[in-house]
Amino acid sequence: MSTPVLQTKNLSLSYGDSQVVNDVNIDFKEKSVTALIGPSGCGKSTLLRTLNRMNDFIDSFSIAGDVLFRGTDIYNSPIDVTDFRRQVGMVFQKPNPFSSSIYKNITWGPKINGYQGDMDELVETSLRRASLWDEVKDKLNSSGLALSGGQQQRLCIARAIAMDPEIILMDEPCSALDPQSTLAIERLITELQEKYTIIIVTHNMQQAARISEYTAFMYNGDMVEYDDTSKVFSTPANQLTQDYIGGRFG
Ligand SMILES: Nc1ncnc2c1ncn2[C@@H]1O[C@H](COP(=O)(O)OP(=O)(O)OP(=O)(O)O)[C@@H](O)[C@H]1O
Repeated sequence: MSTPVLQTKNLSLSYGDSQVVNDVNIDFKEKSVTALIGPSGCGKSTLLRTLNRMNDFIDSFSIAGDVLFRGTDIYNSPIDVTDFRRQVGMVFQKPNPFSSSIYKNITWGPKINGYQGDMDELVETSLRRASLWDEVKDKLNSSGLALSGGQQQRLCIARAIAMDPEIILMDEPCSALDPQSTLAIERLITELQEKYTIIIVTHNMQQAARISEYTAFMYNGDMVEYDDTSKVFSTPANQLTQDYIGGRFG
């Protein structure tokens, strides 16, 4: 396994008195795709959102243990949270472009961050990396909301890429998309891992098997199994994993 870019150490997460993630230790490997799978409510999204401090916005949320980004504890050391979030981008379940032009969707974040480079170039590179350039290059001033669902999701990925992140977190990015758009996003994710570390929550086990190098199976807040995807899907070490993958519960 290659170098971990992000690690959790004895990480437990709670909302009020209710602990929903229990003592999770996981190393996310650089430039790879890791899938988080498990039944509804097992804590996948809570874990994912903790990795870029998104849960800071929830009053009842609390954390025990550590999250290390390149060895720096992102909760217990004085980091610049805005800059950290720039390095750990996020793509959500429902495509959520801003209600402005395709061009401005890409440039808004970099502008706020004081980006000094050529904006036209940044827009083109980001849209190319998100496999969207050819479809939108002649209508960059049209609204991002006028695109199809699959294109909107690729625009959101381009928006994340424009911030030059190291890690991209994806929370069920295909669940609102048709099969063809899903395929396009899956292909894109496979391409993106050459440059980015991707952590994706998915309910779709075939998708996890198709696109990820590593898979983490969670159940009731526990990290039951974490290994190479091929191993998890062919010879899982834990009976629970086997039952879940075999469709015996879900
Ligand atoms: N903002 C919140 N406040 C209180 N409890 C929450 C909050 N968000 C999630 N929970 C609870 O935490 C537990 C884990 O939820 P989480 O969304 O992380 O699970 P999940 O595995 O991502 O589920 P799903 O696959 O259905 O999205 C659940 O019991 C859920 O009800």
